[in-house]
Amino acid sequence: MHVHVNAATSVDGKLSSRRREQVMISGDDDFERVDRIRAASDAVLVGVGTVLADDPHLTLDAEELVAERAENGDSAHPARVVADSRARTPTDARILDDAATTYLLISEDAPEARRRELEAAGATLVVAGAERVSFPAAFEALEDVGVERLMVEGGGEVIFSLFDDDLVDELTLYVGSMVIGGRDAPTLADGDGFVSDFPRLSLRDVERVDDGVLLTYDC
Ligand SMILES: NC(=O)c1ccc[n+]([C@@H]2O[C@H](COP(=O)([O-])OP(=O)(O)OC[C@H]3O[C@@H](n4cnc5c(N)ncnc54)[C@H](OP(=O)(O)O)[C@@H]3O)[C@@H](O)[C@H]2O)c1
Ligand SMILES: Nc1nc(=O)c(N)c(NC[C@H](O)[C@H](O)[C@H](O)COP(=O)(O)O)[nH]1
Repeated sequence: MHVHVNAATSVDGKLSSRRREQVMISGDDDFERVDRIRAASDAVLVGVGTVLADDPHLTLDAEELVAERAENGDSAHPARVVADSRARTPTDARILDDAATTYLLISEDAPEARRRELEAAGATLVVAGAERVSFPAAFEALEDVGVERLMVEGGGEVIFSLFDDDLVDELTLYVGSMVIGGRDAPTLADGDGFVSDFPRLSLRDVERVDDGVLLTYDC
Protein backbone atom coordinates (compact mmCIF):
# COMPACT_ATOMS: atom_id res chain seq x y z
CA MET A 1 0.00 0.00 0.00
CA HIS A 2 1.21 3.52 -0.83
CA VAL A 3 0.74 5.87 2.15
CA HIS A 4 0.71 9.61 1.38
CA VAL A 5 0.56 12.00 4.35
CA ASN A 6 -0.62 15.53 3.57
CA ALA A 7 -0.85 18.36 6.07
CA ALA A 8 -0.72 22.13 6.41
CA THR A 9 1.27 23.84 9.15
CA SER A 10 2.16 27.36 10.20
CA VAL A 11 5.82 28.41 9.86
CA ASP A 12 6.27 27.22 13.47
CA GLY A 13 5.02 23.72 12.62
CA LYS A 14 1.55 23.89 14.16
CA LEU A 15 -1.48 22.10 12.67
CA SER A 16 -3.90 24.34 14.57
CA SER A 17 -4.06 26.49 17.70
CA ARG A 18 -4.02 25.41 21.34
CA ARG A 19 -7.85 25.44 21.18
CA ARG A 20 -7.56 22.59 18.62
CA GLU A 21 -10.15 24.26 16.43
CA GLN A 22 -9.65 24.13 12.68
CA VAL A 23 -7.38 26.92 11.41
CA MET A 24 -7.45 27.77 7.68
CA ILE A 25 -3.74 27.57 6.90
CA SER A 26 -4.15 26.60 3.24
CA GLY A 27 -5.44 28.93 0.55
CA ASP A 28 -7.70 27.98 -2.39
CA ASP A 29 -4.91 26.56 -4.56
CA ASP A 30 -3.67 24.32 -1.78
CA PHE A 31 -7.17 23.03 -0.99
CA GLU A 32 -7.59 22.24 -4.72
CA ARG A 33 -4.32 20.29 -4.58
CA VAL A 34 -5.62 18.38 -1.51
CA ASP A 35 -8.80 17.56 -3.45
CA ARG A 36 -6.72 16.11 -6.30
CA ILE A 37 -4.74 13.87 -3.91
CA ARG A 38 -8.03 12.68 -2.39
CA ALA A 39 -9.36 11.93 -5.89
CA ALA A 40 -6.30 9.81 -6.69
CA SER A 41 -6.66 7.81 -3.44
CA ASP A 42 -8.71 4.74 -2.58
CA ALA A 43 -9.23 6.00 0.99
CA VAL A 44 -8.54 9.03 3.19
CA LEU A 45 -7.59 8.51 6.85
CA VAL A 46 -7.73 10.80 9.89
CA GLY A 47 -7.51 10.18 13.64
CA VAL A 48 -10.52 10.52 15.92
CA GLY A 49 -8.90 13.70 17.33
CA THR A 50 -9.42 15.34 13.95
CA VAL A 51 -12.99 14.05 13.72
CA LEU A 52 -13.78 15.51 17.16
CA ALA A 53 -12.03 18.82 16.41
CA ASP A 54 -12.94 19.47 12.76
CA ASP A 55 -15.89 17.16 11.94
CA PRO A 56 -14.45 16.74 8.42
CA HIS A 57 -16.44 15.26 5.51
CA LEU A 58 -13.40 14.01 3.54
CA THR A 59 -15.20 13.87 0.19
CA LEU A 60 -14.25 15.57 -3.09
CA ASP A 61 -15.30 19.17 -3.65
CA ALA A 62 -14.70 19.37 -7.42
CA GLU A 63 -17.45 17.79 -9.52
CA GLU A 64 -14.99 17.14 -12.38
CA LEU A 65 -12.88 14.97 -10.05
CA VAL A 66 -16.00 12.96 -9.12
CA ALA A 67 -16.74 12.56 -12.84
CA GLU A 68 -13.16 11.44 -13.57
CA ARG A 69 -13.41 8.76 -10.89
CA ALA A 70 -16.70 7.55 -12.39
CA GLU A 71 -15.06 7.31 -15.85
CA ASN A 72 -12.37 5.10 -14.28
CA GLY A 73 -15.03 2.88 -12.69
CA ASP A 74 -14.24 4.12 -9.16
CA SER A 75 -16.70 5.12 -6.44
CA ALA A 76 -17.67 8.82 -6.49
CA HIS A 77 -15.49 9.53 -3.45
CA PRO A 78 -12.64 7.64 -1.80
CA ALA A 79 -13.52 5.63 1.31
CA ARG A 80 -13.10 7.41 4.64
CA VAL A 81 -11.10 5.84 7.48
CA VAL A 82 -10.91 6.91 11.14
CA ALA A 83 -8.36 5.56 13.66
CA ASP A 84 -10.57 5.35 16.73
CA SER A 85 -9.40 2.75 19.30
CA ARG A 86 -12.32 3.20 21.69
CA ALA A 87 -15.02 3.94 19.10
CA ARG A 88 -15.46 7.57 20.22
CA THR A 89 -16.62 8.88 16.83
CA PRO A 90 -19.97 10.66 17.33
CA THR A 91 -22.82 8.88 15.52
CA ASP A 92 -23.77 12.21 13.90
CA ALA A 93 -20.23 12.85 12.56
CA ARG A 94 -20.24 14.07 8.95
CA ILE A 95 -17.93 11.21 7.90
CA LEU A 96 -20.74 8.76 8.71
CA ASP A 97 -23.16 10.05 6.08
CA ASP A 98 -23.81 7.89 3.02
CA ALA A 99 -21.60 9.87 0.59
CA ALA A 100 -18.88 7.19 0.82
CA THR A 101 -17.91 4.02 2.64
CA THR A 102 -16.49 4.73 6.13
CA TYR A 103 -14.18 2.34 7.92
CA LEU A 104 -13.61 2.82 11.65
CA LEU A 105 -10.36 1.24 12.82
CA ILE A 106 -11.02 0.19 16.41
CA SER A 107 -9.19 -1.87 19.06
CA GLU A 108 -10.35 -5.04 20.80
CA ASP A 109 -11.07 -2.83 23.84
CA ALA A 110 -13.75 -0.76 22.09
CA PRO A 111 -17.03 -1.01 24.05
CA GLU A 112 -19.65 -3.31 22.50
CA ALA A 113 -22.45 -0.76 22.84
CA ARG A 114 -20.47 1.89 20.92
CA ARG A 115 -19.64 -0.66 18.22
CA ARG A 116 -23.34 -1.41 17.70
CA GLU A 117 -24.27 2.28 17.63
CA LEU A 118 -21.60 3.10 15.08
CA GLU A 119 -22.49 0.13 12.87
CA ALA A 120 -26.12 1.25 12.99
CA ALA A 121 -24.92 4.73 11.95
CA GLY A 122 -23.32 3.23 8.84
CA ALA A 123 -19.70 2.55 9.82
CA THR A 124 -17.80 -0.58 8.78
CA LEU A 125 -15.69 -1.66 11.76
CA VAL A 126 -12.16 -3.03 11.41
CA VAL A 127 -10.66 -4.44 14.63
CA ALA A 128 -6.86 -4.12 14.73
CA GLY A 129 -4.84 -3.92 17.96
CA ALA A 130 -5.53 -4.79 21.61
CA GLU A 131 -5.83 -1.41 23.35
CA ARG A 132 -4.87 0.98 20.56
CA VAL A 133 -5.23 0.71 16.82
CA SER A 134 -2.28 -1.16 15.32
CA PHE A 135 -1.61 0.53 11.99
CA PRO A 136 0.38 -2.36 10.46
CA ALA A 137 -2.52 -4.76 11.13
CA ALA A 138 -5.18 -2.22 10.14
CA PHE A 139 -3.45 -1.44 6.84
CA GLU A 140 -3.31 -5.15 5.97
CA ALA A 141 -7.07 -5.30 6.52
CA LEU A 142 -7.57 -2.20 4.35
CA GLU A 143 -5.47 -3.80 1.61
CA ASP A 144 -7.78 -6.83 1.77
CA VAL A 145 -10.72 -4.55 0.85
CA GLY A 146 -8.83 -3.02 -2.07
CA VAL A 147 -7.14 0.05 -0.57
CA GLU A 148 -3.86 0.42 -2.48
CA ARG A 149 -3.44 4.21 -2.23
CA LEU A 150 -4.10 5.69 1.20
CA MET A 151 -4.05 9.42 1.89
CA VAL A 152 -3.59 10.55 5.51
CA GLU A 153 -4.86 14.00 6.49
CA GLY A 154 -3.71 14.04 10.12
CA GLY A 155 -3.62 14.85 12.82
CA GLY A 156 -0.34 15.01 14.66
CA GLU A 157 -0.84 11.96 16.90
CA VAL A 158 -1.66 9.70 13.97
CA ILE A 159 1.13 11.10 11.79
CA PHE A 160 3.70 10.48 14.54
CA SER A 161 2.56 6.86 14.91
CA LEU A 162 2.80 6.29 11.16
CA PHE A 163 6.38 7.58 11.11
CA ASP A 164 7.11 5.47 14.21
CA ASP A 165 5.77 2.38 12.41
CA ASP A 166 7.77 3.31 9.27
CA LEU A 167 4.59 3.28 7.20
CA VAL A 168 4.85 6.65 5.42
CA ASP A 169 5.91 6.61 1.74
CA GLU A 170 5.33 10.25 0.82
CA LEU A 171 4.76 13.53 2.67
CA THR A 172 3.38 16.74 1.20
CA LEU A 173 3.53 19.63 3.63
CA TYR A 174 2.08 23.03 2.92
CA VAL A 175 3.74 25.65 5.13
CA GLY A 176 1.48 28.70 5.35
CA SER A 177 2.97 32.12 6.04
CA MET A 178 1.57 32.54 9.53
CA VAL A 179 2.60 31.98 13.14
CA ILE A 180 0.27 30.06 15.47
CA GLY A 181 2.52 29.38 18.45
CA GLY A 182 1.62 27.72 21.74
CA ARG A 183 3.43 24.85 23.48
CA ASP A 184 0.18 22.89 23.57
CA ALA A 185 -0.85 23.49 19.97
CA PRO A 186 -0.74 20.30 17.84
CA THR A 187 2.26 19.90 15.54
CA LEU A 188 2.87 17.79 12.45
CA ALA A 189 4.17 14.88 14.55
CA ASP A 190 3.16 14.74 18.23
CA GLY A 191 2.96 11.40 20.09
CA ASP A 192 5.92 10.72 22.41
CA GLY A 193 8.42 12.14 19.93
CA PHE A 194 11.69 10.56 18.82
CA VAL A 195 14.88 10.82 20.88
CA SER A 196 17.08 8.84 18.48
CA ASP A 197 16.76 7.19 15.07
CA PHE A 198 14.90 10.26 13.79
CA PRO A 199 13.13 9.51 10.52
CA ARG A 200 15.12 11.24 7.75
CA LEU A 201 13.21 12.30 4.66
CA SER A 202 14.38 12.93 1.13
CA LEU A 203 13.28 16.33 -0.24
CA ARG A 204 11.88 15.80 -3.75
CA ASP A 205 10.37 19.17 -4.58
CA VAL A 206 9.80 22.75 -3.36
CA GLU A 207 7.06 24.91 -4.87
CA ARG A 208 5.40 28.23 -4.08
CA VAL A 209 1.61 27.74 -3.60
CA ASP A 210 -0.80 30.52 -2.54
CA ASP A 211 1.33 32.65 -0.20
CA GLY A 212 3.14 29.65 1.24
CA VAL A 213 5.49 26.80 0.32
CA LEU A 214 4.69 23.23 -0.67
CA LEU A 215 7.36 20.72 0.36
CA THR A 216 7.29 17.20 -1.11
CA TYR A 217 9.30 14.41 0.50
CA ASP A 218 9.93 10.74 -0.18
CA CYS A 219 9.97 8.96 3.17
N1 LIG B 1 -3.57 21.58 9.36
C1 LIG B 1 -3.78 20.33 9.04
O1 LIG B 1 -3.36 19.86 7.99
C2 LIG B 1 -4.56 19.47 9.99
C3 LIG B 1 -4.91 18.18 9.61
C4 LIG B 1 -5.59 17.37 10.51
C5 LIG B 1 -5.88 17.83 11.76
N2 LIG B 1 -5.52 19.09 12.10
C6 LIG B 1 -5.74 19.57 13.48
O2 LIG B 1 -5.07 18.67 14.35
C7 LIG B 1 -5.80 18.54 15.58
C8 LIG B 1 -6.13 17.08 15.81
O3 LIG B 1 -4.94 16.37 15.87
P1 LIG B 1 -4.68 15.27 16.98
O4 LIG B 1 -3.25 14.92 16.94
O5 LIG B 1 -5.31 15.73 18.24
O6 LIG B 1 -5.61 14.10 16.47
P2 LIG B 1 -5.48 12.90 15.45
O7 LIG B 1 -4.08 12.52 15.17
O8 LIG B 1 -6.40 13.16 14.32
O9 LIG B 1 -6.18 11.76 16.33
C9 LIG B 1 -5.50 11.29 17.47
C10 LIG B 1 -6.25 10.13 18.06
O10 LIG B 1 -6.24 9.04 17.14
C11 LIG B 1 -6.43 7.87 17.90
N3 LIG B 1 -5.54 6.80 17.49
C12 LIG B 1 -5.91 5.52 17.25
N4 LIG B 1 -4.88 4.77 17.00
C13 LIG B 1 -3.78 5.55 17.06
C14 LIG B 1 -2.42 5.29 16.92
N5 LIG B 1 -1.93 4.07 16.64
N6 LIG B 1 -1.56 6.33 17.08
C15 LIG B 1 -2.01 7.57 17.35
N7 LIG B 1 -3.32 7.87 17.53
C16 LIG B 1 -4.20 6.84 17.38
C17 LIG B 1 -6.13 8.23 19.36
O11 LIG B 1 -7.33 8.23 20.09
P3 LIG B 1 -7.80 6.82 20.74
O12 LIG B 1 -6.70 6.41 21.68
O13 LIG B 1 -9.08 7.13 21.38
O14 LIG B 1 -7.91 5.90 19.59
C18 LIG B 1 -5.57 9.61 19.29
O15 LIG B 1 -5.87 10.41 20.41
C19 LIG B 1 -7.02 19.41 15.43
O16 LIG B 1 -6.74 20.63 16.05
C20 LIG B 1 -7.16 19.58 13.93
O17 LIG B 1 -7.77 20.82 13.61
C21 LIG B 1 -4.90 19.92 11.25
N1 LIG C 1 -4.72 20.87 3.86
C1 LIG C 1 -5.23 21.48 4.93
N2 LIG C 1 -5.09 22.79 5.12
C2 LIG C 1 -5.58 23.42 6.21
O1 LIG C 1 -5.43 24.64 6.36
C3 LIG C 1 -6.29 22.65 7.19
N3 LIG C 1 -6.83 23.22 8.29
C4 LIG C 1 -6.44 21.27 6.94
N4 LIG C 1 -7.10 20.49 7.81
C5 LIG C 1 -7.25 19.09 7.50
C6 LIG C 1 -8.38 18.52 8.23
O2 LIG C 1 -8.53 17.14 8.13
C7 LIG C 1 -9.69 19.12 7.80
O3 LIG C 1 -10.58 18.65 8.73
C8 LIG C 1 -10.14 18.68 6.41
O4 LIG C 1 -9.35 19.30 5.41
C9 LIG C 1 -11.57 19.11 6.20
O5 LIG C 1 -12.08 18.35 5.18
P1 LIG C 1 -13.53 18.62 4.59
O6 LIG C 1 -13.44 19.94 3.88
O7 LIG C 1 -14.51 18.66 5.71
O8 LIG C 1 -13.74 17.47 3.66
N5 LIG C 1 -5.89 20.71 5.82
